Amino acid sequence: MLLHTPAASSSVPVATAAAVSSSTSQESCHRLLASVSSSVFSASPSPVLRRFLNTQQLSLGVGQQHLRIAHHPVCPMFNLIGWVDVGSSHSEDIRFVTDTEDLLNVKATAVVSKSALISETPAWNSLKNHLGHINKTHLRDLLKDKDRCEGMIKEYDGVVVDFSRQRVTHETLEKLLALAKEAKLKEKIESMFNGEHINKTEGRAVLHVALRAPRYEQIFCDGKNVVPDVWEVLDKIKDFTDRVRNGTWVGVTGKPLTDVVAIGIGGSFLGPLFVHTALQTEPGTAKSSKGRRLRFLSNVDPVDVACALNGLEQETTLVVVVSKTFTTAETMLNARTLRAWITSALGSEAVSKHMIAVSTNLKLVKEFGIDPANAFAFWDWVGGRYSVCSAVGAVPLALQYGFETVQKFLEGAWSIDKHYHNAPLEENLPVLLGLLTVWNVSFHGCSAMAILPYCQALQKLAPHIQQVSMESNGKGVSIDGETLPYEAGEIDFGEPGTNGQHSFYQLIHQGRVVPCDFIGIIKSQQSVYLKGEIVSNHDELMCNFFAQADALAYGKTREELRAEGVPDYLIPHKTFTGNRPSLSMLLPTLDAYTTGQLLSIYEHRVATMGFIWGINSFDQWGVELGKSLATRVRTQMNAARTKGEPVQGFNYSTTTLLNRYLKGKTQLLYPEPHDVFPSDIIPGTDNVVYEKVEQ
Ligand SMILES: O=P(O)(O)OC[C@H]1O[C@](O)(CO)[C@@H](O)[C@@H]1O
Repeated sequence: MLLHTPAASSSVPVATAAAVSSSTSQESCHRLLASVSSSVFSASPSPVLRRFLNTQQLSLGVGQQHLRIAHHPVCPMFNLIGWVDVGSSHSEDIRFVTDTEDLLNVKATAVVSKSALISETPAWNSLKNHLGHINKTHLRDLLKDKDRCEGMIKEYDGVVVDFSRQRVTHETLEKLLALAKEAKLKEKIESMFNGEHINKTEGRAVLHVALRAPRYEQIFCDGKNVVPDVWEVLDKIKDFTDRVRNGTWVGVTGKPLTDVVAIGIGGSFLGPLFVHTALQTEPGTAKSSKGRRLRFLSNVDPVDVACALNGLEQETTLVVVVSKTFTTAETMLNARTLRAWITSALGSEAVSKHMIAVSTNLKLVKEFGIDPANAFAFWDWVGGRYSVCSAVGAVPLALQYGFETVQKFLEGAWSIDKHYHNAPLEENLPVLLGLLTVWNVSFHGCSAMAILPYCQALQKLAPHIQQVSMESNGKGVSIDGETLPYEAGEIDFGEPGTNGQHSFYQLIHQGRVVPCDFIGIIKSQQSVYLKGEIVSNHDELMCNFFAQADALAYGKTREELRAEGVPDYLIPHKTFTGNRPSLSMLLPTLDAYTTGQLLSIYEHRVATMGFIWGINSFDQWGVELGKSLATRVRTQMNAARTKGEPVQGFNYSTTTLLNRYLKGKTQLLYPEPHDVFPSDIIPGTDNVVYEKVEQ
């Protein structure tokens, strides 16, 4: 192995190549990098250089996934290079590029050949070959095998998961577990819990699990235990929300703040809405929220503003602006709108009492006019869609239900976090669910998954999981940037049973194959039994929960229909192939704790799928594209109105529609301003003189 120091004067690669065979052990890689690092940086690097190395290296070229920058004993001197994780890669060429003009330009690049895509591994191929065998089976027969079914009903901390209606045998499960091993699933889970920067494109750790860790736990991110920071914010939330709830914190006119409008979109909205909807009908939490109202304002559509404010008074309303970045266009416009709504009635001094914020960007919170003392922080290692357990959810939920409820919710999530971290893969609920989904999507070609809670209070589960799953795993490239040769991600949708049954279930029974998650609750939040009925109302609901899964699995054969006396002409229409996969999940009840469990199960299932597919589940570049295009339209709209500039730079279709829209606006007659808006704030809705805005 040849190594050069960075003292050479050339700005081209000066250094060296070290060939490492695919069989190289991690240990020898450690040795390799230890010698690399100590040879290259024989003197202690300056703090600036160290910071540079700790941050910038992550964003270097292809194969970077193998260079872990971590506080690792291999290089205690510099704390800069962890180890090359050889995995299934083939060879490495460790090369140092230097520009002596400026030490900051030193780049240590590990040019590592790309790791094999998971689809190129023996475990994947073995599953592919196995598919032919599974395609010859039918769930009708598989469900006859009691041993098989027994091994496919798993329980952890009161949550029962039955996946015997998946198109799998014990052999399939073994092969899926071998795939998990090949994908280094266990190691990836460990990296997540260790605070490594597994969100590589953004150079961030993924540590939403730290949000629900008990006070005594230690979870490190960049060498720092983050749990005390989490609890500092939680303590602040408890203190603030207790004061609002007990009337110590009042509005400017001295009235208690009984109503809350939480402004936010995407992850700053869907998670809190899901939890709020799950808890509002639970007797304990319903009691603790008596006399209080929690509304969400997400859409920038003014109709949503009208709905959120309907029946509220400024004097008794607290507005929580929730935005990780504090730059999201929709949220900030809604925040400005509600600031105007508050100040128009109460004066500008009311903002400090009636508006608070949740964000990672406290600078912008202050610039907006909200006192940073009334802001609740979180951190860049919390992804937006994984943020419901941070102040994003904790603040509005604690205001509505009290802090104890939030704590129960966090405890439930943590229970599953521990299980995900520690349980063997074959017993690990989120891992099993993730593997089964990979099986359905990538091998059976299913493109959608239905989330079907037999519980009205879980009506917002599917919209939340839709974001968690589709924003996380809706990717077409591997973490190395390689186009995936297999399908990843799926369309998630859902609706509580039995409403869904009377809507889209027809397609699931006889049309496309859509794997279903049936979620049932043993004890209803609101039991009703009518004398004379053979079952309670909740039983009636749950009868459907049990029946639907079997209907999908068994179907109905021609022979069965004939035996039932169905006329011949109807038989093709009433024949059901069956053999449609589903899984059933049973929770003891739906309260703050089990809601936390459910959340964590889905979050980790999604992470598992991403880890197997070899994608980065924690960035969302697609969403960013839409945002930048909307900015262009906004600029043009303003210029067209205020300077009479023609709409330009768009295709024929967009230009035509945009012109039609602008023309239509000027021709429309508006009625009197809506009741909800004071006329001096939003006069005549759209019928205003627009100001020039430079962007
Ligand atoms: O919390 P913010 O910064 O306002 O972002 C809201 C949402 O926007 C997104 O970036 C895209 O929808 C989500 O990931 C995020 O949850």
